[in-house]
Amino acid sequence: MSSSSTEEAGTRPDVLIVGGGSAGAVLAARLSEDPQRRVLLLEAGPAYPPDGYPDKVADSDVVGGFTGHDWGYMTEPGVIGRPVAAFRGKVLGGSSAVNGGAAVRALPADFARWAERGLRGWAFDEVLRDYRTLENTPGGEDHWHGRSGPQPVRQLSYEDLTPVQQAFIDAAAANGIVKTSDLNGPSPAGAAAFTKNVVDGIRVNTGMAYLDSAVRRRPNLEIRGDVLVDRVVFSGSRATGVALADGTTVQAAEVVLSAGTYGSAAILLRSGVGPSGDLQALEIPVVADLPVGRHLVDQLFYYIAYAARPDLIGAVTPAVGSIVWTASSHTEPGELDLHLIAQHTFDPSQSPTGAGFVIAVGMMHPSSIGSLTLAGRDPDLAPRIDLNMLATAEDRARLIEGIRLARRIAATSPLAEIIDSELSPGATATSEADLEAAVSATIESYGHPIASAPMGADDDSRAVVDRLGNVRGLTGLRVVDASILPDPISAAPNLTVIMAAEHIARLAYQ
Ligand SMILES: Cc1cc2nc3c(=O)[nH]c(=O)nc-3n(C[C@H](O)[C@H](O)[C@H](O)COP(=O)(O)OP(=O)(O)OC[C@H]3O[C@@H](n4cnc5c(N)ncnc54)[C@H](O)[C@@H]3O)c2cc1C
Repeated sequence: MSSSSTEEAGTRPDVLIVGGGSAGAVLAARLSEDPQRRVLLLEAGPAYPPDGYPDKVADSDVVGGFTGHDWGYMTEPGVIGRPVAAFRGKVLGGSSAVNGGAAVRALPADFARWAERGLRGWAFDEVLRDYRTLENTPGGEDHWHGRSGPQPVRQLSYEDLTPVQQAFIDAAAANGIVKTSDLNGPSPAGAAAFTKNVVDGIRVNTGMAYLDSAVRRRPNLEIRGDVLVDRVVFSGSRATGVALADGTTVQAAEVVLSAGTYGSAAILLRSGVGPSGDLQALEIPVVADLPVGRHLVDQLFYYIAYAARPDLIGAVTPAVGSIVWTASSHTEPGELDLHLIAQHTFDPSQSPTGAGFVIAVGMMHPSSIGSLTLAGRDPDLAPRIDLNMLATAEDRARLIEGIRLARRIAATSPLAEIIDSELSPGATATSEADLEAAVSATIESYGHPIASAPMGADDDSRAVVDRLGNVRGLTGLRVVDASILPDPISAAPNLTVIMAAEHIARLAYQ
């Protein structure tokens, strides 16, 4: 979409980034700060100008496939026996342009778990500066927050919330859950108004925040939209560029895959980087035998739907505004594995009262591990995504604990007064077996898949990349996006993906 200066001038980019999402947009902006480095960003979706995103993409209350910029992936039926939507943004800004806009960091305990795997350099104290670098926010303590980063992060106040969201916080407090005021501060656990990357109703995606007009004018940065990358091209074990779906090749000194958890893994596999048996079955020459796609994991999302009293429900925006962030009885010390979110993402025509809302129960630390494999070599074919949701008894138990807590809050004043009745799973679903069946029937992906190409130490057999995203055993090829996060975190991942791109840009390129 923008000019193609590097190829017209016959100059090979120093770094070719595939995918302009949460991570890719950050890298393109940071790596092109050095005017000597030529950076080319290829994005499969449209590359709208920073102030030219369609309303459905800019509006923070329109999410996932409703934005009209989604890859359209569905999962394999798996344990639950039915496919679910696996939303991914297909636009400059990637999934940060279609997501819920919650902007919350991972916790120190999450990074400690990564360190237990032998991963160095990613302790909370080592990445806090990167979280601060990305952020501009007016609130909170200076030690914890960044004031001048590209990404706006705003803490909603109680007054910003809908009556349902306010009542949800108050009912949680009546159940002994502490009220907290800064989800990215030192005491994030409890009931709070959300922290979001939303300003005046606009979801500020990374294509807006990092690739603003000034950055896009840099002569050493070229951004091309509507370009589908097929695979990486190698000379021996060195990456030398990428082949596009239209059959042309683009050379580069270094290739960085930032095509997301599904996209980067699929490109690696088509390139011959993956489990050798799988590749041979598709007659793809093996470049590196690595466990790409073998440790895919996504967080779980279950909706409890309520019919509401039409005279009491009041305003329904922001759609996502308050959260209880807490720990189940199964979690590790310091981790917060349950999200309970009062949301107005409910079609009121489904309610007998004409009004309703949901409490979404998110389970953040699943032990069920899925997989991503190729259905074939064609880059237009969707990968096979098996999230393997609810495969373990522990995952089902944690989720059901979250549902029971949400119900206790819903039964407590002042939220109880707004509720007419529970529609789904319904008041009669009380036993473990009832709830297991209900969860299995309507569980959804939280939209947070990670770990299809995890980081790890040299002796970690799960690891596809090292701590700076270099693909093991190869040169000139990095992966930097959600696929390298090695283990689930207690928060939604967008800020942590942006932080990871900042972290690797600082340590590998400055
Ligand atoms: C519906 C939904 C709601 C979510 N809500 C939240 C939330 O509220 N808070 C939060 O923190 N996180 C949320 N997330 C998760 C978060 O947005 C993602 O974890 C994060 O954006 C992932 O960043 P990424 O850089 O790995 O991938 P992406 O941002 O998805 O970027 C990948 C980019 O690569 C492009 N691409 C892929 N394949 C190719 C190819 N072959 N050739 C060229 N380009 C390609 C894609 O089009 C895309 O632009 C949500 C996600 C979804 C889908």
